[in-house]
Amino acid sequence: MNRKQIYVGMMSGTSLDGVDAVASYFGGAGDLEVIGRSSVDFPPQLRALLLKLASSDLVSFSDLSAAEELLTQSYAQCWKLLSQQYPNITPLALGCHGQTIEHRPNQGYTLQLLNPSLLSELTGCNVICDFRRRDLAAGGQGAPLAPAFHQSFMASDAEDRIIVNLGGIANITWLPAQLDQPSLGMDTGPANILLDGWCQLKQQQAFDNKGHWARGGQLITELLEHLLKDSYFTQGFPKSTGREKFNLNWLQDQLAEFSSSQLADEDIQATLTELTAVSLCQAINTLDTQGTAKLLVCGGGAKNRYLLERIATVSQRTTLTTDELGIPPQDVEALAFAWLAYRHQQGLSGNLPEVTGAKGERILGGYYPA
Ligand SMILES: Nc1ncnc2c1ncn2[C@@H]1O[C@H](COP(=O)(O)OP(=O)(O)OP(=O)(O)O)[C@@H](O)[C@H]1O
Ligand SMILES: CC(=O)N[C@H]1[C@@H]2OC[C@@H](O2)[C@@H](O)[C@@H]1O[C@H](C)C(=O)O
Repeated sequence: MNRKQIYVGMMSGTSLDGVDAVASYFGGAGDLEVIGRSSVDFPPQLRALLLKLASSDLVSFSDLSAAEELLTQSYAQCWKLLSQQYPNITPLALGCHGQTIEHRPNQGYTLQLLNPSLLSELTGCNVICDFRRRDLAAGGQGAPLAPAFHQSFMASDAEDRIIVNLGGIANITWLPAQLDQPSLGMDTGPANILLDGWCQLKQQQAFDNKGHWARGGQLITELLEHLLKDSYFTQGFPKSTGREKFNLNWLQDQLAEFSSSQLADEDIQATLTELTAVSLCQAINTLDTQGTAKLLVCGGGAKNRYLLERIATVSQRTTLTTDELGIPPQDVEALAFAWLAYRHQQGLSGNLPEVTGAKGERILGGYYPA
């Protein structure tokens, strides 16, 4: 194996749970070999700061810089764990997503927190980060970016596929078997953000393990219909969203508008699970009009068995996880950022203009040498 082609992707997403790292070797087109992975949970202080930053328009410089420093330390710790497990790895760069604290592409900005200079200093590695803003500068949404990676490594000329990422937010990539046709994609709405938020509020649990709690509830059809009236769900693509839109305040407002009477907590969880499945499947139907694609699920939501069952039932499509392709669901996003770092170093574009709406292909990210 050519050691020079190893990149480490590092991702911390909208769930605010922690950072994942994956080391991978990249050869030519479609050539990828995962070497290893590590994860670090965010310390409670960092999670609390990130939640505070995400829920307020008034941000103090001291909170912002404290969050950035703690976050950068978590990234460094995650790399340290990986390098202890695999001492022979010398990556060409760490491809780091950073932490999105505000994403408002239609107002011209997206903000990912990370101090790449400090990370270079702490790790002794080259760092590539700030992947989204070049796409945004070129008129795009700056998200989702993973579809370009999905297209390069997960498409097949034997079948139409849709990659479904169930993170805090859900996003999809349509990969037609006719490989000369463009791949398409978008954020479809909430995946785990509302499920986690409601579960934390009512059960004091960070997430609904395997969807057990939702499974025990009853779908409130009228509430589902009410939630689906949000204009995001019928908006055409390109589109992307985040925690600034779909959060507990959004849910509380919807519940207040819907009914003044008491609804059972587990019925609300069941309805939120259905909201994720139905909004996802509505978006899938706009891309896969024949209804023939195979769904391959990745992201932490792949562990929510009940959600996966609902997606399979509502979509009426074969629903598997990316394990089917030999790529563990929890590796996909970090791998995408390892690949984006590889693309940057090779002087190659990282975005799909058909997905983000950018004027053209662009080399994404900025380079911070060790
Ligand atoms: N055993 C489980 N049962 C149910 N859900 C789970 C389980 N394990 C993880 N999850 C869900 O997966 C989430 C984490 O997923 P992931 O790491 O893909 O999110 P992310 O990368 O932060 O999000 P995004 O893709 O939006 O940036 C958790 O917040 C939780 O909701
Ligand atoms: C702005 C931002 O951080 N967006 C994330 C988020 O998490 C899922 C979805 O919303 C997607 O748009 C994106 O992440 C993945 C990695 C992407 O860009 O493809």
